[in-house]
Amino acid sequence: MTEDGRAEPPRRVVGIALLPAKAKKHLGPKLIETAAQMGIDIRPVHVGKPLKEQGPFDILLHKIRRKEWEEELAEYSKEHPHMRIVDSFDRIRPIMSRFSMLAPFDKDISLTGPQGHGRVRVCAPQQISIPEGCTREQARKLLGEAGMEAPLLAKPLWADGRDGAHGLAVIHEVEGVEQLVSGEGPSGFGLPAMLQQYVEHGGCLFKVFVMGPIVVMVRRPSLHIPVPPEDVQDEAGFIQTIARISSFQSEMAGTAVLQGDPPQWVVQGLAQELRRRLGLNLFNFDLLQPSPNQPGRVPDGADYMVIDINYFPGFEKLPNYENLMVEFLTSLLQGKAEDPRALKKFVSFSQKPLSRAAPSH
Ligand SMILES: Nc1ncnc2c1ncn2[C@@H]1O[C@H](COP(=O)(O)OP(=O)(O)OP(=O)(O)O)[C@@H](O)[C@H]1O
Ligand SMILES: O=P(O)(O)O[C@H]1[C@H](OP(=O)(O)O)[C@@H](OP(=O)(O)O)[C@@H](O)[C@@H](O)[C@@H]1OP(=O)(O)O
Ligand SMILES: [Mg+2]
Repeated sequence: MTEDGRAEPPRRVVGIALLPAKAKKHLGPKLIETAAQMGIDIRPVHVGKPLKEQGPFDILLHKIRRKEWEEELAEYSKEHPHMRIVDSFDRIRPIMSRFSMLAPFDKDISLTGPQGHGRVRVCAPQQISIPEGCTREQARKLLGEAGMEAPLLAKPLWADGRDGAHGLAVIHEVEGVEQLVSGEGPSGFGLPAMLQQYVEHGGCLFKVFVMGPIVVMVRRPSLHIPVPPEDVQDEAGFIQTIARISSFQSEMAGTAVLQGDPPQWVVQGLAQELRRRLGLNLFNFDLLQPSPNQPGRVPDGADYMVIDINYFPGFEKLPNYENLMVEFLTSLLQGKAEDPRALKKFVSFSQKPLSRAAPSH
């Protein structure tokens, strides 16, 4: 009973299944307390312990890619049809591979500004897949067919949190692709990989975090060629492996050209459209504005480009993230997060510089 004699609203239970290292960062006491004040019990889910001993849950959030876990969850969900799983495995799976991650851009996204003023086109960079066992000749052929030119970026095919999933290599000349396939590149970077067209953008990118109807944009330092020596991890021939620059929070790379933030209607419209095309609630994407005059690298008429999408990223790095997460959970519980076009909140900021020791990968 409340003090004035009304019945307390029922408490709701939200299970969150994350790998231990991520759970430690994400499920801190402040999140648990903030949620509890709103009548939500956040329960960390331990994979390996039967779900029936941990539930029941109203909502289950998860970022664990293991076949046995997926099967157990599917089984449990049949017995508990009221439980809402956010997000569905079928929608998350394409994001875990860089081959399919940018598929929402198979058709460019066109956005129109308020009152019909302004129009922008958002595209993804051109990329090709280099499978394991690819020969030098095959690699050259693929590259020629795609019409891509150096510099190129090599990224691991799998973006599913496994060791090495955040590796990045700059290939300065096309000969570097032959080195990569024949294992003559820097150690620790191999196949299968994606080769993506490098797009000059002034060394600054915008990370846009989406939590259902809540959108938060953060400015981050980004890769800029020539890469400053302190960001090069290793090099061999025409290939350099690079430290995870965007994790240096807002310490702007020395070479970064300060540019204006994209207008709110662009970021907001893009977040909503991606939410719709991806069918996901919890993700972020990296947005950049290509510098002028790079015809071979940027699709005609592209005003902005999305280079990467991550599922359930490091939301805990956002200031006030506990309140944002609880607001998101509340909107889910109230059934108000359903319409992908609905926007509840838009926040944009530059984070205070953190030390270069920050990256955890
Ligand atoms: N096509 C591109 N053109 C220019 N720079 C790029 C491109 N793709 C990636 N980068 C740079 O490389 C960085 C890492 O690439 P990407 O975001 O794909 O990897 P990631 O492992 O998901 O990293 P993070 O988790 O930091 O987003 C980006 O933050 C950006 O600075
Ligand atoms: O939190 P985790 O350790 O899982 O790492 C996540 C990482 O956070 P970190 O920067 O704190 O490492 C995220 O970075 P931001 O985009 O939010 O900056 C993003 O890259 C996720 O994709 C990573 O998850 P993974 O893909 O590796 O599972
Ligand atoms: Mg990224």
